[in-house]
Amino acid sequence: MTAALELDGLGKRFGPKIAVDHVSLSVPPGSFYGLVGPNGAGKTTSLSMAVGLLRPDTGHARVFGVDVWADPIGARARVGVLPDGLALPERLTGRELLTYLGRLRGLDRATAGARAGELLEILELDQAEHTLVIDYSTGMRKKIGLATALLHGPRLLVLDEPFEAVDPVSALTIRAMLRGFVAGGGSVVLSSHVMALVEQLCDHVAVIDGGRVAAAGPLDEVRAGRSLEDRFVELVGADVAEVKGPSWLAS
Ligand SMILES: Nc1ncnc2c1ncn2[C@@H]1O[C@H](COP(=O)(O)OP(=O)(O)OP(=O)(O)O)[C@@H](O)[C@H]1O
Repeated sequence: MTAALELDGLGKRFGPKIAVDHVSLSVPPGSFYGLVGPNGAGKTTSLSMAVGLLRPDTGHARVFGVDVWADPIGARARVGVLPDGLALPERLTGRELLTYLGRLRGLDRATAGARAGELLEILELDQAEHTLVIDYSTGMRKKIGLATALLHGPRLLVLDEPFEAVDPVSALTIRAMLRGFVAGGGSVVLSSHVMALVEQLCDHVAVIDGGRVAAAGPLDEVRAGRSLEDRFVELVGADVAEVKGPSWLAS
């Protein structure tokens, strides 16, 4: 079966820094795939290359078999992306942004308007639909970014930290929406630092450390009978027992 997302030897160097070192992953269709790793591990760089936002030095990325760099239009039609630090047109209202992007993605005016209204309501942004995006809070920007990823009805979602800065009620809504998407045959790849959330939502997980895949596969295989947090700490070799605060703090 063709993978929803296939990363094949992806590599990226920034000057002397090797950010991603031949990362290969296969995301089965219909799976909910979590990407975890310490700060600076290479998650954002890998996801950016996976969806065609950053050109890799080595390797390939394929969305349902379509090479992201050989056929960017074909690949992008199949994937919805929530990138890290998404740059949005700030001088549009939330509703204008969604209808504009919907039209850019080939939806007719009526469909773009209807989908924009539905997404604004589901994501509890309807009260702010006439507010300029520049005036949105961090969490609201995350939610409108998620809405832009969903607009064209892709079969794969690639979401970089979708729950960061999102309030608990909105997080529940987004979780339910993503679960429904996967239950309906969609595939999700998301990065997160919240192990409990990854354990609850995801059926597959990859641990990235130092630009490499430390472990990847079905959640239970990677956890190996432990909590994901314990396994994560073990895999990345952190010695949390030895961690001390600065000597001058609260002394
Ligand atoms: N544009 C850039 N120029 C130089 N170095 C970069 C650039 N982007 C990323 N890096 C470096 O590449 C490494 C991987 O960064 P990346 O953002 O992919 O990590 P991450 O796993 O997403 O981290 P976090 O969990 O903190 O978001 C880091 O060492 C980072 O400093």
